[in-house]
Amino acid sequence: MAVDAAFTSKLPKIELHAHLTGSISRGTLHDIWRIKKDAEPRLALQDPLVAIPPGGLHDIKTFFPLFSSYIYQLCSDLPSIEFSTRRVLSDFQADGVVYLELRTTPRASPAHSITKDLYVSTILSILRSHNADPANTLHAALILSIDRRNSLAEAHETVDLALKHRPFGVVGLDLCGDPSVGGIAKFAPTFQRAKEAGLGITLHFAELAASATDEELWELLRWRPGRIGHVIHVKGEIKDEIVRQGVGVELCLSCNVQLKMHGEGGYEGHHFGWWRGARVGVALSTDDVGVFQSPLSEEYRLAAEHFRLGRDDVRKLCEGAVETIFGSEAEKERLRVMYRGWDGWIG
Ligand SMILES: CNc1ncnc2c1ncn2[C@@H]1O[C@H](COP(=O)(O)O)[C@@H](O)[C@H]1O
Repeated sequence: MAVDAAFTSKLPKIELHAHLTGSISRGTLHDIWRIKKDAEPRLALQDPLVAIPPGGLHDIKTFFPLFSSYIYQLCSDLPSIEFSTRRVLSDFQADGVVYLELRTTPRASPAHSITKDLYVSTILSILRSHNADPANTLHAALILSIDRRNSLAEAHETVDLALKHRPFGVVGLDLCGDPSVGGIAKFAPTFQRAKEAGLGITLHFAELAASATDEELWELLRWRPGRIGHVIHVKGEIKDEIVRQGVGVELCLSCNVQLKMHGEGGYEGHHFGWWRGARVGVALSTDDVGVFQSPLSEEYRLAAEHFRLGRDDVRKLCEGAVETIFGSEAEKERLRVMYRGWDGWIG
């Protein structure tokens, strides 16, 4: 039976690689912009519907600056952070996502009296009230990101925040940011501390050929991540080690294709084709659905179209992803039961 859009939108889905700020839709950003523009007509920021083109972004050089030079200017005060986080949750839920590990880089906004601690607790309180509503089928948890540009002291501060807020919904730590920024080895003690404290570890891995040096990739694997993201420019012996360690992979098809991160191979040439046959959990993910505009249901549909997946292949993918989540055993069991009991496989 076909894995079409009707099927993938009803499919209960697990999203494990979604950056909060990148997941804010153009429509939501536009709503925030409208309020600010009405209050301050001289506001020099472009309308998000213009700044982020309808077909997404196609150049990695303009992609990373979009956050610091544009989106952060719209979403740095408390009402915008709260409003956009609520919208991100409801967008994922409307797309049939049942479990979400959202990630974000703690960000202080002194102009709005927001500390990193307040930023994290604000987002967590929105996630908790979402999860507490029995009408919501989506459960969300938070991963804190360390940006490759951070200093070691900033990275340690992020681990401190993750540990402090763990009882309120932080489940892991991520390494993200522009992969052309080198020098990641300095973060080893930070991730070691997080690992020893029992936080889940996920790392952006081999995103660009230039960053996928043997030195960097072996270093990242020494940190014993539970999952790695993108996993594009990886040669045989490193793939073997990933499989040997049982590291889950978070694969973002549309992001990689739109930014041509794996060259010109398009969807057919995406490394999902290799990883789906490896003995590791694979979580199809959106990365930044606000920018790339391809929701998770569409990522499943695209994978099915380009790699000829049947409904049983999709079932195996989803069930494999369950085992790689950083959430509790109770959460895993909720998802296993959901997949066993879901009757949508048969139409
Ligand atoms: C190719 N895709 C990617 N690779 C690496 N890092 C990425 C990313 N997409 C997003 N980010 C990271 O997430 C931040 C925005 O969300 P938060 O403010 O943290 O919620 C970006 O500034 C970037 O550091």
